[in-house]
Amino acid sequence: MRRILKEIILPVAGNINFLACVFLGILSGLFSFLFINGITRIISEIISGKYNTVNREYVLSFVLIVLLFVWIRKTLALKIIKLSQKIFWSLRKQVLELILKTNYSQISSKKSEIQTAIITDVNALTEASVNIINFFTALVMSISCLFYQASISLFLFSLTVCIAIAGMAVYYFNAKKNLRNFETVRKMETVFFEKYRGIIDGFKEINMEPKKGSYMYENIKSTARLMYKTNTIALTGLLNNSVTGQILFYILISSILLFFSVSSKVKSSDLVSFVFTLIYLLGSLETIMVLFPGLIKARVAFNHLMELKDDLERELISSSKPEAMINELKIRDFSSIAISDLKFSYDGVNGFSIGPVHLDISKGDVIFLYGGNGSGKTTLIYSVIGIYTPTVWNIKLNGIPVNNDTYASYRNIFSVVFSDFYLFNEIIGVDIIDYNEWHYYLELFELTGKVSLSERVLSTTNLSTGQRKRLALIAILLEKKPVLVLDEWAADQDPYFRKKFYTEIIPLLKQEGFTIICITHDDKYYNCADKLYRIDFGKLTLVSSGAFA
Ligand SMILES: Nc1ncnc2c1ncn2[C@@H]1O[C@H](COP(=O)(O)OP(=O)(O)OP(=O)(O)O)[C@@H](O)[C@H]1O
Repeated sequence: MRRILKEIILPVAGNINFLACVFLGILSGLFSFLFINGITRIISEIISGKYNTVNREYVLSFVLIVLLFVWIRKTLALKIIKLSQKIFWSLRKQVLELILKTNYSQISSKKSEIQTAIITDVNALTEASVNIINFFTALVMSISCLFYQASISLFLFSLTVCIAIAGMAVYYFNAKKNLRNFETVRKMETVFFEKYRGIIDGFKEINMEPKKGSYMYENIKSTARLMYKTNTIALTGLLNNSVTGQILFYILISSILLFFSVSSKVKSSDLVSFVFTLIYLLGSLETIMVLFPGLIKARVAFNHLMELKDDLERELISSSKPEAMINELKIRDFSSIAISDLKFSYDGVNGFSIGPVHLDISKGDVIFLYGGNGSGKTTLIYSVIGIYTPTVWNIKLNGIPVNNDTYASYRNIFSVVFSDFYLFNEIIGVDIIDYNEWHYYLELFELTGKVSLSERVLSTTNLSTGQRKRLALIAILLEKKPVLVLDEWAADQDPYFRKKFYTEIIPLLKQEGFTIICITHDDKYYNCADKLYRIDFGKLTLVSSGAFA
């Protein structure tokens, strides 16, 4: 809990604000106690026959206590709402900021883990942060009740403390087992999200073949069943503890009334006050026990969130200020990239690897890369443009070596349409959109009348796959980055447009100063490249050079 307080609550709430919440929580507990104390006192006076006329002092005290109590609760509730919202969004923002800074391989292998963190862990931690304050309120109430009981009868007080310690011991010894169960449930939550994503992402396939849907459903049901079982065991464990505590207290209350009222020397009015306070004490202890599962879950969530943060942070791309020369590199300033001895391997004993790769890219080059399925084209391109961090690399941009600090900004010189591209519904990444250029490209890619731009928002992205790819290419052309990378871009184009792409559009883009790297299987157009490369089993070979030159 200390780490949750130190690393999550205090940085968001601020020390003073959090202390104010705790202080109000303590005051709230004290005022609840004062109210109960007032009631028990009057009951004792009624029993002993001392309360015969309306006591103005008592009435005023009650009004004051109730008014102050309402004010404190309201102020505290408002503060808690604000605090919980702050914590909730701050945690989500922290995860998102990390996602944006980390690398692709981390994200692609952790999609479900991140989704669980953003939904389940953030909720558990937000709930717990609020409950910590409620916990203090209940704790203060319990301590005040115990003090009051001590003032009535030390013997009965000691008996109560013994019972409370026994109850807490049962809780403590079972906490570890429950924690393990909650940890298992949390891990299965990630599996659940993975399967859930399978249903959403593969919905078209499921729609076509209901058997696939039934299989996925049964699969997800078995995970859900296991989660249900483990969660039920964990919660039942906690409930059993709570019931044990309750039973112990009921035994205590009954014993006081049935046995100690006869044997002890406590006055009957004090005995009533004691039992009455005991009932409230039981209420506060129950509140603490109800908060307990949430606090245990928060611990599990915290550990997972910290693990995820550590994992993502380990792979953080340098966030140091990019060197200006590289960061602001315009098309006209770009002259070359020289890559030598670049190697990359996927994790695992027999992980596929590429390299050592030697590749020279000069301004205006049109480079085509081909190779069989699984030969390593995408892996090579991802390593060259910095989506994957190569294991070994020696890259010079405009003759200047790229180092760890400039690596992130080195990636800035590339614009990419991936084979599994995502089309944003706005033109983003371009500070000022040149509308003349937009219309020119719209005409060139034969999309005039199909899509328009208002502010920077596209009128539609509901186009055919080939048209969507054309739009994705227009969007990156507007970015005006020196090197365009197109992964099987023409694969979804009809023969007419494919021809136009290779024989008209590429030369036009070359003239505009772009350097172009295409992964392609269109052997009919291999002659349109300045440099043609083949890749086999991760090894790159220059096949020919000089077509456009
Ligand atoms: N994320 C990954 N983790 C581990 N291995 C991978 C991963 N992605 C690809 N591979 C392996 O790397 C090899 C090369 O894959 P890559 O995607 O680079 O091939 P490709 O030439 O682009 O194939 P295609 O033409 O089918 O797109 C494959 O044999 C595959 O097994």
